[in-house]
Amino acid sequence: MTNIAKGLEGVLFTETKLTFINGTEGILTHLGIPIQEWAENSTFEELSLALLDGKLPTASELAAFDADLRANRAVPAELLDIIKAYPKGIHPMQALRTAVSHLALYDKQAEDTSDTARRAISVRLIAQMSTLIAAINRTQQGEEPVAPRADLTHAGNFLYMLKGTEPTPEQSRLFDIALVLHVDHGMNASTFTAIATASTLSDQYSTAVSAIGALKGPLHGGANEAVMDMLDEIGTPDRAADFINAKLDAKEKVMGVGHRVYKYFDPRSRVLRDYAAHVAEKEGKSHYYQILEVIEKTVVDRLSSKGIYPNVDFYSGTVYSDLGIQKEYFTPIFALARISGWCASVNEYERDNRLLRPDAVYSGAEGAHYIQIQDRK
Ligand SMILES: CC(=O)SCCNC(=O)CCNC(=O)[C@H](O)C(C)(C)COP(=O)(O)OP(=O)(O)OC[C@H]1O[C@@H](n2cnc3c(N)ncnc32)[C@H](O)[C@@H]1OP(=O)(O)O
Ligand SMILES: O=C([O-])CC(=O)C(=O)O
Repeated sequence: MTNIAKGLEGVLFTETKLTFINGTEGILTHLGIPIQEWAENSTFEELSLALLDGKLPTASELAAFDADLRANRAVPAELLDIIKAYPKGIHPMQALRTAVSHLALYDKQAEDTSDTARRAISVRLIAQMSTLIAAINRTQQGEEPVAPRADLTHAGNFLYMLKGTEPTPEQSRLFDIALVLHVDHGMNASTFTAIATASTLSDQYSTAVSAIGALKGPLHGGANEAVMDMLDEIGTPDRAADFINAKLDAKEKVMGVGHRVYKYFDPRSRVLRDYAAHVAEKEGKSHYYQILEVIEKTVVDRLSSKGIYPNVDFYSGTVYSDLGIQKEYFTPIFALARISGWCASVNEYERDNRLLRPDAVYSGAEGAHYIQIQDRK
């Protein structure tokens, strides 16, 4: 009997120098450096460049990359008008997928798949994704988009464009750490999708659009919003244990827990939990955090024997929510960070490209013949 790797579990299809995950011990490194060290010391800009170049940047390389991002933040005014005309009430991930596709139409290099063009487009995609998301957020609420500012960090500028007011340094740094934690994660579904698209020698915008579509689903990036829906449904911490136990008894999945690779705590969820706890304590907004604490305990008690623990999507939403961001924007924010990982992984794969084309075991009919429609039962 042929073995089928359902969900491609454990299938090795390429080599990478970017990200390493040890799922049994809950270890994640980028360029060999633990995620906790990136979160503590680095920035979204630095980790993005480090992954694009495959090495820690020097101060001047980072300054040049940062300047390049800042200079590329604005998107064409015509595109903002198109975004304004999107129907109201749509999911922002739909809008983002469409807006990134629109963005390609204004990029003269969009069809150029050379290494140099891919790199230049990566910078523009990383810089402009945040402008698009903020513009979608504002226009969906009937407000004017806020133009980007070149004197703010990537994280600070996004919060500024979202709210129209400058965030505090602490808010910017907290958001920056959340971005760092989401930049890359090996061959997750959206990165794999981006690579599959790129492997046909399609263009960089098509890889980003495909990846956004893959990230959107609730089994992947969409889980952060689904966690918040669950918290809203639970309402108060005293209802959490019964709610989760009933869900598990009914064999339903709890959002924000479980992972294909981690069979222990996702290290990113530990960093986010500590920040969520800090913010909850400091600002007295402990409501969501308290519910999550009960869910985590209930899930770990019941499912740790199966290797099910909180993943990155479990606590991220409380952090965003404490920053005043609506839950529909949690997954777009994931894309805002992951665009760097998509670009870096695609560019790495493209240096030694081979068309991705797996196979399936055929289990359908054999020796059949066409039956005229009027003769079918
Ligand atoms: C950024 C990210 O993408 S992180 C992941 C975000 N996704 C979520 O949080 C959604 C909830 N989690 C899940 O659906 C899963 O854990 C996945 C899809 C992430 C990974 O799961 P897979 O490796 O495909 O495992 P699969 O879905 O086959 O589940 C294996 C077993 O664990 C159980 N299980 C897995 N996740 C969960 C969960 N969240 N809640 C309850 N049980 C779960 C399954 O019911 C199954 O049990 P069984 O063997 O008794 O039938
Ligand atoms: O690796 C995965 O399958 C999902 C994940 O945690 C991520 O993409 O960050």
